[in-house]
Amino acid sequence: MTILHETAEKIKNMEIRGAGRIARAAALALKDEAKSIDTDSLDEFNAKMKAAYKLLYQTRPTAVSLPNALRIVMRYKASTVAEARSQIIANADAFVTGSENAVKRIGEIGARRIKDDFTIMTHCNSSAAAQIIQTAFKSKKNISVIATETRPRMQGYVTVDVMQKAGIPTTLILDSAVRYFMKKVDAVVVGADAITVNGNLINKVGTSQLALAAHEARVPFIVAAETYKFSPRTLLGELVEIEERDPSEVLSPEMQKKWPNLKIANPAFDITPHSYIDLICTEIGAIPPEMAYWVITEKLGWEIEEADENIM
Ligand SMILES: O=P(O)(O)OC[C@H]1O[C@H](OP(=O)(O)O)[C@H](O)[C@@H]1O
Repeated sequence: MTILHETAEKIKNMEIRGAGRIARAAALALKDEAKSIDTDSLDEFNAKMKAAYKLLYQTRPTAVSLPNALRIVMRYKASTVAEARSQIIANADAFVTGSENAVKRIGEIGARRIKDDFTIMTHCNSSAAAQIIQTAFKSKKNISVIATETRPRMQGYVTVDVMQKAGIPTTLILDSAVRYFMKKVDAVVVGADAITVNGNLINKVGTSQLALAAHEARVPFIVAAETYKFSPRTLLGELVEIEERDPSEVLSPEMQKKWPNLKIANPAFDITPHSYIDLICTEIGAIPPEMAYWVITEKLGWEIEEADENIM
């Protein structure tokens, strides 16, 4: 199996997961494909690159980091295969480095909002959100974390593992215990799979319940998101597709047999309205959700026509 197909498979089955990681893996898969296409025909090269783009694009529908990364890597203009190849390689490397640096910068910016003795609630596993927490802890702030399990894939265990290895006091809770614990919380910090043009957040299912409970308890709700998590397609009035995953993640096939008429719904993400978000920490600064339009058009530099083309 080629690296391209292996990466596509791993993204689909969530062996590679987390919006940022998916984006970096996809960029590197395109780079590898560009290196391994053996032809002198630019048309053939372009066609094969387009096929690779499509394969990766179709793996998971919600995290906009994936199409954004693919599009950034595929922004090349060349008259020979060698030129095209080297531009794709340079684009992919620049994307990966930029993306890793963005997470570090988000950590520094977000950590300023975390004060000594804060208890921070987080959901699922976000490397950007974890970076904020770890940066605050490294700067000698006495903090603790409340991490949700995040059924059905239990990404909360990944968060717990990261926090335990860093020596950060952590409590693991049931997803359904979020509101019960909110009164002990000083800030909620979560990641992002996509941010729409009107500043709404798409993140792991359950995130909107944290936001609702935080809003009720007057607890600041902070989102950690690299700018390539903002969705250009939403400029065109498109809605972000919410991934519906296999029912067997919720109930085992054996149990399903017991109730043949039972319906099982398994949306992987939900939508948090911008009015519940205090701040989005990006690598270009801590911004209000209302700045999403600016990020898409000015920072990411998407023309509306380009966003249109991006819809396949
Ligand atoms: O890019 P980073 O901050 O690591 O993660 C961002 C988000 O990606 C994850 O999705 P999944 O677990 O792949 O479905 C979570 O929803 C997480 O908040």
